[in-house]
Amino acid sequence: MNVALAHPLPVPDATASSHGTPPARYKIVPARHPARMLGTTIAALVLAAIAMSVLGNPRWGWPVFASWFLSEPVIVGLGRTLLLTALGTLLGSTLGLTIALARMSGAPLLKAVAFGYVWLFRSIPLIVLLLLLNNLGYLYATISLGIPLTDITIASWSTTALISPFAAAVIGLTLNQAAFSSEVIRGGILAVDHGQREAAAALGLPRWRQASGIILPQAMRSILPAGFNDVIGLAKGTSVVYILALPELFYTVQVIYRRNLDVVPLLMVATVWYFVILTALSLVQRRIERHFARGAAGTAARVRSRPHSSTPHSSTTATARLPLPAVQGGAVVIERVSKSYGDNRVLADVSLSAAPGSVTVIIGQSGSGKSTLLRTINHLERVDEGYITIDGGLIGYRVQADLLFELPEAEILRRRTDVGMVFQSFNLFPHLTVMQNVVEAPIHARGVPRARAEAEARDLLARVGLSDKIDAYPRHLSGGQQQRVAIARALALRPKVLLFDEPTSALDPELVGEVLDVIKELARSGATLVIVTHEMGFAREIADTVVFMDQGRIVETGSPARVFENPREARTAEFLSKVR
Ligand SMILES: Nc1ncnc2c1ncn2[C@@H]1O[C@H](COP(=O)(O)OP(=O)(O)OP(=O)(O)O)[C@@H](O)[C@H]1O
Repeated sequence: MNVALAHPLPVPDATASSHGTPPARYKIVPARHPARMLGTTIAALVLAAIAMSVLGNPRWGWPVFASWFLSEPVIVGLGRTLLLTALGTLLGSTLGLTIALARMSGAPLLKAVAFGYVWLFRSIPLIVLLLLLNNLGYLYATISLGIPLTDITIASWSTTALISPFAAAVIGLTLNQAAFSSEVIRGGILAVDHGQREAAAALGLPRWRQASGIILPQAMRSILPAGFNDVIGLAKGTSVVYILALPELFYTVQVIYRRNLDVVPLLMVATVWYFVILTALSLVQRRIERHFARGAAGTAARVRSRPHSSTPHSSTTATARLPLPAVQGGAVVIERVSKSYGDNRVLADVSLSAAPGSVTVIIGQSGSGKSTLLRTINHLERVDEGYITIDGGLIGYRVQADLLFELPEAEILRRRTDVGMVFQSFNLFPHLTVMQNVVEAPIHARGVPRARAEAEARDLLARVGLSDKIDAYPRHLSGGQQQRVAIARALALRPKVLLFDEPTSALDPELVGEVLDVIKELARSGATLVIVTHEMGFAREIADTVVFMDQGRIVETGSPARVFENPREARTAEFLSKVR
């Protein structure tokens, strides 16, 4: 197709170039924006007018302002404002976090109490709360510590002596701040993708580490903007405590201007100090936000080349170059397992076993229960009936007589480290580098020293062809590379069994091969693999046993040659005819 240029470029002067002059070069002149220029001029004029009026009008009283700005009473008042802001922020956020966690807990009474707290303290105006606390001595002459419903008292204090105006201010600001910050924190936690929780749980990370290392750092990105709004509100809101006659910044300037009647200059003293506080808080916010933005969209890639000594250079599409380390696979036995979601019976009396080092591939149409079955193996899903063992040991239960007692969460997490899991959507931790993703579970779930965990991780990453991506964040990798990191992360725990939940479904077709190659390599390494996949060619090539599921039941199992060539069941034949 020929496209005519509206303004054809002049042909460089042939005579000029024949005389050795360089071909025509064009200087780029940026487009003019008359409206922008007009707006800028108006804004500059308005700012100049404001500055002239503020500096030129003697009634602003700038000399008086200057004489009080750094005076001792103002600085003492400022110190009190800062102290109240710091204590209100610290205690309020700590209490807010506790309330947010209580509100998201599984305990109905805890949830109700947390909900009631937020409802109550968001409803009460801060000024009323402060006055109530200041008058607590009228309601309760003493505050006692003892055993409820008995006469036993351990200690007792006079309320007025215990709750000074300063204490009332700190308690009031904390209670108020906690009610608002708990909702901000809860919102941030809920914003973290569910897959992150699943991946952390599948790696067997202890609960405290799941919260502090995986969930909260990601939640902080949503918490910080709204949280800092609350802190800024608190810094300004401390001026409310003037009703307790507590000489913070605002009360102090009030006391001074009532004496000397220089109202405006002294109000300006307080205003400028609030400007300073808020500017400092905004700068702190920017720094903290930048810290928690690691690995997020818009952050620069931090990929340093760090070749591994025993690894050939790997390209972005490289597959495993070295054999994966030999693994001692475990035996999986699934015995009469059933599971329902409400009325939906997702697994119905499923029994299956996988020998150590074998590769079992589960196929079936969407919704047939494949993923649910896979997730019951590492107890990510609880079963309603039946049980599952790995090398004869139960993961989620302990047996006593004919009863299975569900184990405490910490014990389940510990046992889960025997089973690695690779998810369809990778579920890498986005705020951690590739190296940090891989060493997270060995260090925090298995207690491996960091240096050893890092050496092993480097080796594993080399074997999946990713030596040069050790310092990259997941966002800066292709889907295939992310999935190979996820495989290395699962392998780092040296699990007896590896579960793959549609490991290539989220990948572009050209990236599928590099992931399948690593899984094939794994199949030769002695690990026991259980794979849910829609890749029939891959299933046929890699599987020792193919399992076909339909409506929560295993319809048939057998070698790939038998199931794919001579399916015994009509349902299997029908499914295969559709996917071939
Ligand atoms: N958390 C859940 N709550 C309620 N129902 C669920 C839940 N998880 C799965 N299900 C239901 O269980 C059934 C089986 O789902 P499952 O994900 O195991 O199927 P699948 O065979 O793996 O499907 P696909 O190939 O599409 O992933 C579906 O009907 C699904 O809607």
